Parts: sequence; structure tokens; C-alpha cells
Amino acid sequence: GPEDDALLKFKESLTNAGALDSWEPNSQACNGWAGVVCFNGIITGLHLSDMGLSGKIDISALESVRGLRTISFVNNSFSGQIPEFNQLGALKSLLLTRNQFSGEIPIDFFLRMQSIKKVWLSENKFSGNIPASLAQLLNLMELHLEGNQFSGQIPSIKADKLVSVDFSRNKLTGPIPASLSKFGANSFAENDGLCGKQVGKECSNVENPMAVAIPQEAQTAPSQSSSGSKGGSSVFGTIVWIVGGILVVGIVLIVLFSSRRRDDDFRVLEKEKMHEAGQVNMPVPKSESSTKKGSVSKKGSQNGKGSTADLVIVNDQRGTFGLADLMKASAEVLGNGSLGSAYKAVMANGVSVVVKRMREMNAFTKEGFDAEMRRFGKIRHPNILTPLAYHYRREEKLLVSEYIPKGSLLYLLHGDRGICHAELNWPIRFKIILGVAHGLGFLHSEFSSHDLPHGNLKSSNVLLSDNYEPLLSDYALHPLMSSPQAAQAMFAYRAPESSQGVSLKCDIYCLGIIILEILTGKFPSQYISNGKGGTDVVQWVQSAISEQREEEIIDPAIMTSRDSVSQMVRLLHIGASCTESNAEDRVDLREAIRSIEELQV
Ligand SMILES: Nc1ncnc2c1ncn2[C@@H]1O[C@H](COP(=O)(O)OP(=O)(O)OP(=O)(O)O)[C@@H](O)[C@H]1O
Repeated sequence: GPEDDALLKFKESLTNAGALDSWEPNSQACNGWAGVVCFNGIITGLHLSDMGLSGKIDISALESVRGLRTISFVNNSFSGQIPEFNQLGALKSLLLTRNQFSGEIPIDFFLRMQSIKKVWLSENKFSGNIPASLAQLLNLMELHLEGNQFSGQIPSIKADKLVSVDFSRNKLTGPIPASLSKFGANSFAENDGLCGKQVGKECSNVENPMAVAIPQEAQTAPSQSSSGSKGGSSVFGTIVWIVGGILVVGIVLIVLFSSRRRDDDFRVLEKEKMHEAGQVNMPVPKSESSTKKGSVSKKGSQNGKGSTADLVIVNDQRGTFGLADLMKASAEVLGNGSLGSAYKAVMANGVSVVVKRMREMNAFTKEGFDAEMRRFGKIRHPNILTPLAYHYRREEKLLVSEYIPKGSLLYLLHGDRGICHAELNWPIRFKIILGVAHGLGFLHSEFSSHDLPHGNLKSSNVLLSDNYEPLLSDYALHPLMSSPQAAQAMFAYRAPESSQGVSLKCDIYCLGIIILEILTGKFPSQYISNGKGGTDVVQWVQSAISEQREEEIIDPAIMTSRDSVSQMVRLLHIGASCTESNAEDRVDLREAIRSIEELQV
């Protein structure tokens, strides 16, 4: 069956799979494959301990094994960054002890793993902070992190169901959280910087953990702050707190909404639904936010020069603010896109912003990144969202923009067939298409030196102003990314020719998808990475055109305006010429814009 095939695909990605000889095509996984655990004919576990396995772990293959609940790779030879096991949201046990995994685990790694009971990461080479998202796992029973190089503080794990923890032999610092007081000395041994009764060392200032943590972090991890100054590390501490706070909100929202999941294939929309959630205060304790204010705001809100050490303001149309202001804001998770996660924050001065935590983006130096962001900040065009500020550290970048209340085109078209969808009548849809084309045209002249002036044009990156003027966001980021990262994350890479290299033409393909999406009202399958679900709008429109039945595929919601049908049909043809699979045959952007403008009444 397909699950057996998925396991064979997983096996293929391994470089040393001798122990899996029993996994053969034309046999069944539940019929004697080594290490495969089944229950009533359903594959529920992979117990692959002590098998000398190495190579890549193909998570997407494992994703197809729907019943998978436990994974053990204990004592093998896997190495590198932790694979994205968090894509397997239903896992109950993740046992990776005694391998060579290394690097930092993303702070939000466990956010979507609310079923997990056992996490064994011991005896690897993991470094960086213990991911704060572990602290919020309500079902966690066993946590084994011993024998790694984790640094920073131990997060306050909710200990209700926890029966065993081990943090020993790491580089942890700061106080042992009160929530772990039931665990003894062995669980914390050999971490020189820890304090608390279990390790027989008094903490000097327990009621203010920030005060303890920051200097110690600066001592143990000097490389973490590029400036090397104390200021840099307090910014680091602040971010940990902000992100930690935001994570709590995120988890609350995810738990709230997970009971209302849609069809799996439409997972893309799930995050959009988070817009509907009410506001939640960022759970940063009052006393702490005031101490943090003391340490940060002198570089933040009080210094409005646009070159604050924490946030660099590149566009002051919404005033100046610092990380401290963001920290005090009430926050809400918007989603986790391919470039990173997005949060909404409402600041005390009433300004609402979106903070995007970008993954990686390390192709430029700090100076290069700064120059690029300042260039973005100067953009003034009615169809482009100009960012407000950024924060740069080697391991994390934040990009701050104004929050646009109506949200994205994706959400309005497909998210919730509520009031806004009804408002998307033909004149408004036409206005959106024209605005998107103008915005793209502007980027193509402004960033004409870039191989991909937008690179990530899709309906979730088209935000709508109060009067439905579209605003393009997430543009021109291509040069900041490494090529494998860009190929993974950017929608322009879905253009059929992208395997031979990307060009301006890829943006035109993306524009075409949006035009077809707006006209048909269908969710394009092109937006879904596994290709399952949605409508292949390109194919559908092409065959409708060749059979001269264009009118049949136009969204019935706009067919009420009969007079405009010929206009819609002509736009459908323009959309089709933008999505020509052969890039040579694809229409030129200026020509496409001109044809759209000609349809204006
Ligand atoms: N400035 C903004 N104002 C209002 N909503 C926003 C803003 N920026 C993003 N959003 C919303 O948050 C959601 C998540 O944004 P995010 O950019 O992280 O994801 P994405 O667009 O799906 O993926 P990608 O990372 O590839 O851009 C978006 O779909 C959009 O609805």
C-alpha cells in the first residue's frame, strides 16, 4: 500500500540501511519488516534503534504514514540539524538518544507537537537554548536532554505529568525553575552555571531571573552578540522573553483552533483563521517587563533616531519604537509561513504591527542587510507595503511592518465566506488585479538588478487596505537567502522552468496564478507543496479556453454582473498567457499591465 511505499522512500534517503534489508518492495511493512511496529494492520511505530543508520531522514515520506506515533532512532549515526519531526504533529514519542545531531533547535520547534509524551534528545551535540516551546507541552512525561551542549536557562516546564527529566552534562545557567523542584540533583548535575537547592548553590537574585541570566549568558556565550557588548546580550535576552511570551499565546491559539480543523489539504488556511481569534495579552509578568524596560528602552523607544541597537527604524511613518514597546504589546500569532513565523502586536500607542521572524537570511553581511532594508524603507508606492523596522542578529532577523486589518487576499477569497468575501464583487476584484500588476511592475523597475524582483508573489502576500487597494509584501528578499533556502521557501520557484534557473518570468507566472485565482475563486493547487488538494487553475483555465467555455469556470459569485463577463474572459486569457509553462512564450510584464489597463472602464 501507499504507506509501505512511503517507508521504502524513507529507506532510500538513508545512506547506510543494511539493517533494513527486510524492507522490500512487494511485501508489506506490517508483515515482518524490521523495526516496524503495527497495531491492527496500521503502522504505528518505527523502532530503529542500534541499526547503524545514517543519512537523511525523509520527513515528507514519514508524513504519509498517518498512524505513526512513536519513532526511535536511538544509537545510530544520524548527524546535522534536527530534522523537521515537528511536521509529524501526532507523534507521542521522539527518541533520538545517542546520535550526532547538532546545532540549535528552533525555539518554536515543539509548538505543534501537543501530543508528545516522550522527548529523548540525550547524548547528541545539540547546542543553543533549550527550545521554549518544550515548556508548554501539557502531555510531556519524559524529557531527556543530558549530554548535549545546551546553554542558557531551563524554561519553566509544566510539570503536571512529567515523571522524568534529565538536564545533566550541558552548559545550562541560571536558576532551576520552581516547577521542576520535585526532581533531584542527578537531573541537573554537571552544569556549572545552574543555581538552586538541587545543585547546592544559592541563586543571588531569584525574583528577577533576567538579572541573573543576562550577565551569565554574556559570559558563557560571548559569540551570541555580534557587538560583543552587554547591550547585545540584553537584547538577546529580551527577544527570548518576547518570543517565549508570544509562543504561549501561539499555543493557546493553536489549542483553541485545532479542534476546528479544516480539510488537511487546506492547512494553508488554518493560520488565516487565527485572524478571528480575540486578542490575548502577552503573558509577560508586570515586574519583569518593567525591569526589561529599564535595560532596553534607553536604546529603544526613548531614542527615536532610527538607529537603535535593538530595532532599526527604516520608515518612521508610524513613529519610532523599540523592542521594549513590542514586548509590552498584546500579541497574536498570525501564521507560520515558508519564510518564518508572523505575529501581530498592538503597541501601547495604538499602532498595530506585524513582526516576522525570518529564518536564516544569511546571504548578506549585517551592513548589506541594513542597506537592503533601508532601501525597502524608502519605497513609496500605493501597492507596496513599506516595512517599518528590522532587527538583525546572525541567528535571527525580525522584520516589522504595519498591520493591515483586512488581511490577505488568500483569506478574503477562500478563508471564510463571510462579509468580506461578499464584498469582493467584480469591480473590487478588478481593482485588486490591476493593483497587484502595478505593484509588480514597480518592483520590476525598482529592483531591476535582482534576478527575482518579487520572488514570493502569492495571495497570502497580497494584503488589502480598507478600500481594497492591494499591498504587496515579502518582496525582493531573494538575494538575502541562500539558494537552497530560496528554492524551498519562495513561491516563484513553482514556475515550471525554475529548475533551469529563476528569472523575472517566474514573477509573471505568479501574477498569472493570482489573476486566475481571483477570477475562478478557486484555491490554486500550486500553493500546496505536496500537490494534493486545491484546483490546478493553470490546467483548468487552459482546457476551458481551448474548449471555448471560459464563462463556465468564472466564480459564480461575480457572474451577477453580466455586463462584465467579456472583461472577465479577456482577463482569463491574460492570466493564461502569464502562466504559459514555456517561459519564452510567457507574456512580458509591461504588455500584461497594458492589456489589463485597457480593460479598465
Ligand atoms: N502586515 C500584515 N497585516 C495583516 N496581516 C498580515 C500581514 N503580514 C502577514 N499577514 C498575515 O499573516 C499570515 C502569515 O504571514 P506569513 O507571511 O508568515 O505567511 P505566508 O505569507 O503564508 O508565507 P511566506 O512566509 O512565504 O510569506 C499571512 O497569510 C497574512 O494573512
